[in-house]
Amino acid sequence: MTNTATLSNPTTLNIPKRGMPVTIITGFLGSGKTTLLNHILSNCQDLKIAILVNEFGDINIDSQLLVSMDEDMMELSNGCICCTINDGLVDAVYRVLERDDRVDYMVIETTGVADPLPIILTFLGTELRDMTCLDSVIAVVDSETFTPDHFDSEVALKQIIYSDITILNKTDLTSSEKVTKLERYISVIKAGARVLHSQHGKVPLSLILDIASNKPEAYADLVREEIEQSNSEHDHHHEHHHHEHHHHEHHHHHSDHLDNDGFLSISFESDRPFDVEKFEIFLRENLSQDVFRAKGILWFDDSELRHVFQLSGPRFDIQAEEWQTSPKNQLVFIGRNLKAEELQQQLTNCHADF
Ligand SMILES: Nc1nc2c(ncn2[C@@H]2O[C@H](COP(=O)(O)OP(=O)(O)OP(=O)(O)O)[C@@H](O)[C@H]2O)c(=O)[nH]1
Repeated sequence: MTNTATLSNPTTLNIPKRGMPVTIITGFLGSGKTTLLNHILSNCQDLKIAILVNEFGDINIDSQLLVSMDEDMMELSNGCICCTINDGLVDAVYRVLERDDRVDYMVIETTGVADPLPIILTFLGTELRDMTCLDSVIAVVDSETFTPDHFDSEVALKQIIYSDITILNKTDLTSSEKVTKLERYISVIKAGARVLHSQHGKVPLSLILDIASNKPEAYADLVREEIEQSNSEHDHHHEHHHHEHHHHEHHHHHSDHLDNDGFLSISFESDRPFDVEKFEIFLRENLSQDVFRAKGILWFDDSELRHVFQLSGPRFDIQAEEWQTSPKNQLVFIGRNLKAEELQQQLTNCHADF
C-alpha cells in the first residue's frame, strides 16, 4: 500500500477522467473469469470498456484469449502474486484514466490466486478513490470443483467473502443439488451474499455492471488495518521490486510468499512445433498431479492452426483456430510443489523431430 499511497498525480496535460465505474472480477484458478470477461465484451454493445488483466505468470495468455477487441482498450499488469497492488496496477489504471478517447467503464480481471482485498483497498484507500468508483466485486466459482475446503486455499475463500456478487459458474458440469449446497455454504460464510448461476459466464450484464453494489463502509476497518500492515512490510516490497527481472529470483520469491497457498507458475515458450502424440502422452502419463491449472497456445507440426489449450483441475480441452501471429508454443502451468526444470524438460521432449 505504501508504494501506491505515495504515487503522486501525473504531471501530464491529460486531465484524468473522474468517477470511472470499476468492476473487479475475482475467482479461483480456472473458474471462468476470462470466459465471463468475453461474455461481457461480446454483449456490452455501445459501452466502451477498458480491460485490465492482472495475470499470474510471465506470459500473457489471457490477453490472447479475449475476443477481438480494441487493443488500446486493454492494459496488462503482470502479477507477481505477493505484490498484487504493485505500482503496475495503479499505473495501468492511470493510463486508462488519461486516455483521450472515451472510456465508460473499467473491468479488472485478477489472477486466480490473488487475494482481492489489496486490489479493492487500492481503489478505496488511495487517491484512486477520487478518480474511480468501485461499482462491484464479482467472484466466479467453479461449481464442479469447489468444495468447502476451497482447495486448502485461504485466497479462494477470501475471493468469495470480499465479493459483492458470487457467480456459481459451470453449472452444466455439476448437479443442481451441489449448486444448491454451494449456495447455502456461501450464504453461511457471507451474510447477505448475492448469488447468480451461470454456464460459460452467461449472466445478464444488467445484474453485474453498473449496479452500485459495492459498499465502501464495509471495508473501512480493513483499509486501516491494511495500511498499518503494509507499512511494516514496506522493506520487503522494496527489495522485491529491485529483483523483479530475474527469472529465478522471481519464482523463488513466489514460493517464499505463498505460505498459505503455495501456488506457483511455470512458463514455457518455444519456437519449434510440438509433436501432437508426444504432447498427448505427456498430458496422460507425465503431467504432475500437482498441476492445478494450465493454459496456452500450442503449435503442432502437423497442423496449420493454432491450438488453444486449457486445463482446469481434471479436465483439459484443446481448440483449433487461425494463427494471428507467427506460430510458437506458449504455456503456463500453475500448481503447488511444481518442479520447474522437470516440467520444462518434459515439454522440451514434446518437440517434433526435425
Ligand atoms: N463446461 C464448462 N466449461 C467452462 C465454463 N466456464 C468456463 N469454462 C471453461 O473452463 C476453462 C477455464 O476458463 P477461464 O475463463 O479461462 O478461467 P479463468 O478463471 O479465467 O482462469 P485463470 O485466469 O487461469 O484463473 C476454459 O476451458 C473454459 O472454456 C462453463 O460454464 N462450463
